[in-house]
Amino acid sequence: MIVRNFFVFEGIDGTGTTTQLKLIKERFLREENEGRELIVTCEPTTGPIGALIRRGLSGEYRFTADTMARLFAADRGEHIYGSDGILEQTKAGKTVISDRYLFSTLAYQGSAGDPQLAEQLNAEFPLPEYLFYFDLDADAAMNRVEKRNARLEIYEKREFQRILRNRYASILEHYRIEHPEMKIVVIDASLGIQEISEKIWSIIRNKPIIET
Ligand SMILES: Nc1ncnc2c1ncn2[C@@H]1O[C@H](COP(=O)(O)OP(=O)(O)O)[C@@H](O)[C@H]1O
Ligand SMILES: Cc1cn([C@H]2C[C@H](O)[C@@H](COP(=O)(O)OP(=O)(O)O)O2)c(=O)[nH]c1=O
Repeated sequence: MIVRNFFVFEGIDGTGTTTQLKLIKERFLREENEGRELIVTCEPTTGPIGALIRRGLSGEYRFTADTMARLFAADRGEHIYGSDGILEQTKAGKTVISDRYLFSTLAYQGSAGDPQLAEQLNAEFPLPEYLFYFDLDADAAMNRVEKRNARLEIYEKREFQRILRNRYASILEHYRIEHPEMKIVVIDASLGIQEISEKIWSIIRNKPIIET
């Protein structure tokens, strides 16, 4: 199932999804988009399961990769189906953009742990209307992460990010073939911040409102 007016940003760490989400939100507020309301959200969420995940990401709790996959799936269940969740918001006619979604579990936990478990845990979640995939060489992305972060999280390692980028490529290929109803937009994340923002905005702006 596709959730209309639901957009997802994905990519390895440091590709600029957080930066772009902020810019799109500002632009939405500035240019009042035909009365549409935008909700910007992220995974891990700011809820209690998300908070637990953050402690796993920092290395404070040493969960196995498969436990992380289960936690991300539980967090996602609340994010989609919970009160004030994504389905509720889109049904109310709002546009929702999430920084990361199930594709992150398929890529990260699918690489660090059991890929079949990651797939099973995420098989029933609905898909976004648009997936924006930020593509960038792992070394360039990690250079940005190292400049940004004082402390690196458990997945922020060069070799792992190289593996991740390859896994994302095969995940995208799978969805292109099996779920052509979800539109995939590949963003060249090596471009300038403003140039990328214009591209994303041009797609989001042209989206007609479709009642779900
Ligand atoms: N297109 C870009 N070109 C150069 N630097 C960028 C670009 N987009 C983001 N950055 C910088 O790279 C770092 C990581 O960006 P961020 O948006 O936090 O990435 P992500 O959320 O994907 O991990 C930040 O310091 C940000 O300012
Ligand atoms: C949603 C999700 C995120 N992650 C990872 C990706 C990131 O390394 C980390 C946090 O994501 P994020 O908040 O996007 O990172 P940043 O601090 O760079 O803005 O969680 C998973 O491993 N699996 C998932 O299902």
